[in-house]
Amino acid sequence: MKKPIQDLYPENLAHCYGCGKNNTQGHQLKTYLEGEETISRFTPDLKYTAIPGSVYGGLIASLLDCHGTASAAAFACVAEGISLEQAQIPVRCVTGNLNVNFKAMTPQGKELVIMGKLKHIEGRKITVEMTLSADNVVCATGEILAIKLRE
Ligand SMILES: CCCCCCCCCCCC(=O)SCCNC(=O)CCNC(=O)[C@H](O)C(C)(C)COP(=O)(O)OP(=O)(O)OC[C@H]1O[C@@H](n2cnc3c(N)ncnc32)[C@H](O)[C@@H]1OP(=O)(O)O
Repeated sequence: MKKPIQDLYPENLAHCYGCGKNNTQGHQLKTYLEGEETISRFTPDLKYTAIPGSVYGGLIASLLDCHGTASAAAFACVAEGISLEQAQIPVRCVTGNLNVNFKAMTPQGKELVIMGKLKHIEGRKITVEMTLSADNVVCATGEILAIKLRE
């Protein structure tokens, strides 16, 4: 079965609050490469409430952040001919810049679907465009500039 990108990170770089598999108190977001796009799914706990019934924007930014860095790692691997069908990838990205547009209230109690598309790669800089949707309605869009860590 295909592994999520986050499960391919080196063990010492897998503690991120948003997506590290080694952070038992974190969100443990999981992102998959499907064709030319990336996808994560996440259902927020009720404690992440903004206005009752809607999801806190900070959580939405966090989901886009970790979806973005995972997508950047996946797109960098594809560009460099590195297989994702292995135990570990030698690529890890951190966020340089993250821009979030909140388009509509994000409803509580729904599975959120986050999608990512590669915009461009320039050296170690990878730009990814993202959407976050609930019930097929785009509630937020985002763009991340992820920087590939030096080896
Ligand atoms: C051990 C770690 C565990 C890492 C564990 C992984 C956890 C990931 C968690 C998920 C996401 C997060 O929340 S990450 C946490 C939030 N982000 C951070 O803390 C990152 C803080 N920033 C940094 O550590 C550093 O600035 C880096 C690593 C991003 C870049 O430093 P560097 O490796 O020395 O590279 P540097 O030469 O400065 O930059 C490379 C190119 O990127 C551009 N660049 C660099 N930063 C930016 C920026 N903020 N905005 C625009 N552009 C930027 C430069 O102009 C340059 O362009 P050019 O001259 O080549 O054109």
